Amino acid sequence: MSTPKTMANTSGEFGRITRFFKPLAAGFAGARGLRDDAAVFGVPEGRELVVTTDAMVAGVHFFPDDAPGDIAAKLMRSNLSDLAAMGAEPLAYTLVTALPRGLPDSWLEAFAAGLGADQQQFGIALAGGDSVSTTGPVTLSVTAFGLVPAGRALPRWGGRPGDRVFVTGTIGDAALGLEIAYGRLDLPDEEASGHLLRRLRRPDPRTGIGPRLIGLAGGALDVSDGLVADLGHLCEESGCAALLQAEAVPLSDAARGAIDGDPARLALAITGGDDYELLFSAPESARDALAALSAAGGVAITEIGSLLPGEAGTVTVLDGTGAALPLTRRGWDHF
Ligand SMILES: Nc1ncnc2c1ncn2[C@@H]1O[C@H](COP(=O)(O)OP(=O)(O)OP(=O)(O)O)[C@@H](O)[C@H]1O
Ligand SMILES: Cc1ncc(C[n+]2csc(CCOP(=O)(O)O)c2C)c(N)n1
Ligand SMILES: [Mg+2]
Ligand SMILES: [Mg+2]
Ligand SMILES: [Mg+2]
Repeated sequence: MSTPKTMANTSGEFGRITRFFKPLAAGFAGARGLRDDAAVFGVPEGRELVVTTDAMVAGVHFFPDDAPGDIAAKLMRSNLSDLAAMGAEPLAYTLVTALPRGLPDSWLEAFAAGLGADQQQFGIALAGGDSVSTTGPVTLSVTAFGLVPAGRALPRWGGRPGDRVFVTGTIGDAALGLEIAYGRLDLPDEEASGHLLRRLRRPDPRTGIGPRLIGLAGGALDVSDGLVADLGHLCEESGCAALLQAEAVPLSDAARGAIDGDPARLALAITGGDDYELLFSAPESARDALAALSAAGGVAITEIGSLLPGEAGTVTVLDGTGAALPLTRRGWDHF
């Protein structure tokens, strides 16, 4: 009787790994073809590894019926945004999927295709991961690895009183998009609505800007919880306070139209989160270099406030008249 050396890997857990994940790891030698117990890779001389993890849960971070390719993009891009916030260039990532047993292969196929597209776009490869079943909602996690020049990773605690505060891109699109997705906001302009939903589902991590902030930015992080909350995090770590000029916060045309002068909607835009823009402090002397970086990258970099001496973490938000903008919350908090 002959003993089969291997079972054909065409179905089940290992079939899925072979079909959907091995192709995503093919270009990265450290992944060892997803045939070993772990990935192995070195770090070039003079560079350091930056490691970040973020998880997403259906019903909490995305809607269960969102397109799998969009879910993949958000998962990947939220992690790429953290690499950018550290000044790191993407290298590789690991992936954990916890999926309900009944989820069809077609879902995973579209999810993997979304990951593949972003791998190409952002220059990152799959290094490994884990596949488990769950009795709960779809739960996903990526750990992303990036490289920075040794000793130069951008810290949250590099802000100094007197620094200016800058943000990339536009703020509030995703928060307003979420209002649309929940049916709490109905815009007559379909194109504007589409833009806000697209920014919710497929954020634009500033991977081109982040590494170029090394030497310019003091304190840096990315905006995931909300602009006000995340500025608070930068201030807490930097041991200072901040003034945020709400009318200076960069808004897309779609967001400006949706807000339409309503202070509650403006408050939502600056506290809603899911922006995945970079928020950083820099001395006034960095302004020209930042303008050049913005022009070269085709991404807005806008001055929105300043750091001040004061109780660590205190953020005062001013409206156009110089009055304090009333806020009921600063950002997302899971608990
Ligand atoms: N469960 C955990 N175990 C260990 N460290 C954690 C855990 N949760 C958060 N951290 C650490 O706490 C810090 C803040 O985490 P947080 O998740 O708020 O940052 P972020 O990923 O930039 O934000 P967001 O999750 O909103 O994208 C990070 O250094 C993170 O590594
Ligand atoms: C269905 C649905 N409901 C709510 C939200 C909003 N949301 C969820 S988690 C989070 C902060 C960042 O997450 P974390 O801190 O876990 O990285 C935000 C803004 C969403 N995107 N989808
Ligand atoms: Mg996190
Ligand atoms: Mg972050
Ligand atoms: Mg968080």
